[in-house]
Amino acid sequence: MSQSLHFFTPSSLTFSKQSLPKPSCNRRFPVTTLSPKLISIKASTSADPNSSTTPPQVLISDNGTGAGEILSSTPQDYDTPPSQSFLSDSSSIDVDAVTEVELKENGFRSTRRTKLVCTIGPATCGFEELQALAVGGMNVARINMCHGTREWHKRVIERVRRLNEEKGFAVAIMMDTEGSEIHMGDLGGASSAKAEDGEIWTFSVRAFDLPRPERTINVNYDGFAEDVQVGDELLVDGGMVRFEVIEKIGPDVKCRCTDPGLMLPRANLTFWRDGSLVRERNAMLPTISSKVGASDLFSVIEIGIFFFQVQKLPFTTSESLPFIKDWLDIDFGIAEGVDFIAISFVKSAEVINHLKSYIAARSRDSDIAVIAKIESIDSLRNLEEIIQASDGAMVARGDLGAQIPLEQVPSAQQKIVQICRQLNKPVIVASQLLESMIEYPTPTRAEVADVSEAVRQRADALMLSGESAMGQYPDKALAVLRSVSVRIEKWWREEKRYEAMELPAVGSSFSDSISEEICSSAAKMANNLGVDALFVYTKTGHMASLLSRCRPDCPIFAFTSTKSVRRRLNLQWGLIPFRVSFSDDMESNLNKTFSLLKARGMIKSGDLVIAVSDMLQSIQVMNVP
Ligand SMILES: Nc1ncnc2c1ncn2[C@@H]1O[C@H](COP(=O)(O)OP(=O)(O)O)[C@@H](O)[C@H]1O
Ligand SMILES: C=C(OP(=O)(O)O)C(=O)O
Ligand SMILES: [K+]
Ligand SMILES: [Mg+2]
Repeated sequence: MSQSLHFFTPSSLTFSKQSLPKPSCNRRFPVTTLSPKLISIKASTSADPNSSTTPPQVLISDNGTGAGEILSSTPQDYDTPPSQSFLSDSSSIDVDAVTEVELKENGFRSTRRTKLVCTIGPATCGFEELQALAVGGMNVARINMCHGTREWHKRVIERVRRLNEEKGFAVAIMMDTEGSEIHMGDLGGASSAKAEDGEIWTFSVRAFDLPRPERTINVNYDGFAEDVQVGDELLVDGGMVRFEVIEKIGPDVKCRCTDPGLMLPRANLTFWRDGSLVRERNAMLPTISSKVGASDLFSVIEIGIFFFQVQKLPFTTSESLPFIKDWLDIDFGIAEGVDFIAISFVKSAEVINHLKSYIAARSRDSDIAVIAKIESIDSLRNLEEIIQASDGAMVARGDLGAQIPLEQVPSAQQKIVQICRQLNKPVIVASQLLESMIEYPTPTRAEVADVSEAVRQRADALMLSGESAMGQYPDKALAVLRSVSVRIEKWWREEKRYEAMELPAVGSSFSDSISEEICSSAAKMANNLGVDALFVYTKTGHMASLLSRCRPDCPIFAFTSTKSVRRRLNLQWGLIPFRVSFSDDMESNLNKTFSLLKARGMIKSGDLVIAVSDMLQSIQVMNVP
């Protein structure tokens, strides 16, 4: 079968040099005046592309940016049940409601390219709070299985689903596993424990009866008392609180506090000797943790049988051992149909490969993406193979900063972001981006600089942790990420400050090579011609990710026919994912999307577009008719 690269402008869609619009910001529509609170304006609910273009209702919000902006619009009232337009019929198009208004009001160039992930916790688990985050630009909701029960997380997932169904959002769900490194117990229900300078605390592997004895901390790792030595430094949460080990008495380790502070439940523990992280038996801890309750026994046996029969794995203590608490959480994630599973403390590609085959065997359409969290010193040694095996990576700076000297974290971040882009995997920069906003309504200047640097590195996504999970200002923190992202992206685009990155070939077949060449040429043409948007028609999302990888100046409208692919694309830089049914006939796809988008006011005649597709490998340049 021959594959050819088509460059054609259909006669109906030809353009002359003069008809090319000059790229400029905010040139398409006037910016609407803002209201400080959420209001909805009623209008026609028709999504019929041929109906007269009644303006759809809008949800207007000043969400703390000061500048204010229209944030969301759907063809339905936010307070009414879902209208026909959100049902996936062949004559409709699903688009992120927030993006729709952004496009309408501020034009293509103003859309945010950097994606935003919010950790959901007690501060944001309610439907209203989740909706506020979605309106504020949350692309992915992360649930952290370190905290809360499966029932708690299930309710969050249900609410996000309901939000998507009823309000037209496409928020994806990322489940983050607990992982197996050493950490403290849950403090018997207390929200924190304060250690003062010079106090003697006991860290013990014994389980205590409640109430927890004073100045006692339970440790989750049985080998802890044997591994530490008198004189070692014990760091809680990467150094937020420090202790010196002064005595070992059986399972109890007595420590003197040298740096006082607040210890949070399940805080991570590391110990250091002569200035180096101690890698004793804890280095052998499986990546996937093994804490499990008696009620889970049946599932445990089932998981064991899977790995014994399908993987033919011996039951050893190597990190391939698939036990147990994390696997039960993974089963939960698969059953709930989450979009991403993030694996904590990945040490090698092996565990990622096992998880991927486990998912493939257990979930029917196997479209859960696996994200490797780079947070252990071992993962830095195997970076390329881990990222290659994964569907994406997270720079988990919280724990990473406890495993390598803090001053090495920025260069590690830069390297991880770069490798991910080269290997065409989305990358999330996580932890402490706006840490002070857990307590305060404005970030520090240093935090803004840190966020800017991640945006400048062109990471796919930024993540909030405590700021959105349990902070006092989750919406404001999200607004800061949003406004800093948009501002820095614009600045770098206008000043062309970014260095072009060498992008090696990633595919293995000739057809893959064609797709890569098409995407890099299309992105280059888009920049040179100053087009308004790139359109990509993609079944699996691969072609969209290849375009995203090129980080073009204009936004990328990614059209896909399944909701799950659309949600997954929501993590990737610059992609505006739409769900629409399409055929193999590009001309009819283009005509259909043009009329649907025109009817919704998201494009207009004369807009210049470059379209590519993974059905027919071609590049088409055209003005919207
Ligand atoms: N599901 C939850 N239930 C209760 N508290 C949570 C939950 N998720 C997150 N948190 C709180 O938010 C903080 C920050 O979240 P995160 O960074 O994900 O976890 P960690 O601090 O354990 O790395 C946690 O330390 C915890 O106090
Ligand atoms: C994101 C991280 O992981 P977690 O919050 O699960 O510890 C981190 O360590 O930075
Ligand atoms: K975790
Ligand atoms: Mg971590």
